[in-house]
Amino acid sequence: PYVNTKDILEKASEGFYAVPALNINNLEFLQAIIEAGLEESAPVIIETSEGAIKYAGNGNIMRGAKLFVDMVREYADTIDIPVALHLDHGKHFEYIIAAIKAGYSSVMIDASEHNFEENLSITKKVVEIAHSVNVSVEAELGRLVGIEDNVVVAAHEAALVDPDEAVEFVEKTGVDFLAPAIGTSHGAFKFKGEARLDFDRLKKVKERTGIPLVLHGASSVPQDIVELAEKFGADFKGAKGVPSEILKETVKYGINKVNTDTDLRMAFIAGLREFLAGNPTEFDPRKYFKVPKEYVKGLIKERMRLLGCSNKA
Ligand SMILES: O=C(COP(=O)(O)O)NO
Ligand SMILES: [Ca+2]
Ligand code: NA
Ligand SMILES: [Zn+2]
Repeated sequence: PYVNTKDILEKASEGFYAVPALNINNLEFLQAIIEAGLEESAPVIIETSEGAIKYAGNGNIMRGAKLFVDMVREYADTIDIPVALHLDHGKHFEYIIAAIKAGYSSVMIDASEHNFEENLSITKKVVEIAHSVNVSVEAELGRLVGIEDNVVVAAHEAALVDPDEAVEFVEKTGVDFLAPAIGTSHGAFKFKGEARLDFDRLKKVKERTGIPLVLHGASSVPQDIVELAEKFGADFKGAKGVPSEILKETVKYGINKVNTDTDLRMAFIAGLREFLAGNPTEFDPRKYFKVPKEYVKGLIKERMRLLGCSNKA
């Protein structure tokens, strides 16, 4: 069934596990995600960025949002695992309102590049609107290092979450789940040296707010996938993600939604490159997307097990 993201995340928070939030731009990634959820009998959170909505609707925001709601709901209403659809990194009201109007389960208002007071007032406004029609809301405190939505947040500007601000922020906004910046960044090149996250801040945010927490920039960028893609012509030099054991630690300290986009893209392109190299005569997309979908599905099933949401549907 199609559910509210909040229902999935409150169960996860109570049960000390996490659920991957999986970004889609097209049908194939959705199919891989649904199959993984069914085979793991795990709850599924699907998310689309504003760019994905623009892409699906060829520039028409309402059309893009409705396309994703229709696709996801059709699948969700015909299977027995809970499925939610979330707007990732909502920054512009026309996308946030379109997502709410189209029927998204939840929306993220990402006002984290503003100062604290601004972020708080914008988030409060979105919560009032969304809650009036039973849509849950995610917000972000602190900034991710690196590329954030094609805005390079230079390292010195990156401000990790301040746990004291988090309590006031959650109380005054009524936000349902919060993304505290603890040292991750988006994309495939997260760390120059060794991967380090600020678990101390994370623990404090969880203790003081007690609400479900979200980890952005959480892809692991598995080396075997990178090597496979490079074997067939990709150039991903320097790619590095969040190591699995560190990801597991974040769940222990209170993360319940784990945003995963880059890993799906890496698995898909590795599978596609491998298949195309070995099948020069193939031109049916249902054939040449099959192996990439299997790679994406396999990675998601592993991640569901790592995060502890398998058999939690
Ligand atoms: O935070 C993410 C995805 O992060 P990755 O690039 O690490 O998959 N989406 O909001
Ligand atoms: Ca942000
Ligand atoms: Na999000
Ligand atoms: Zn993110």
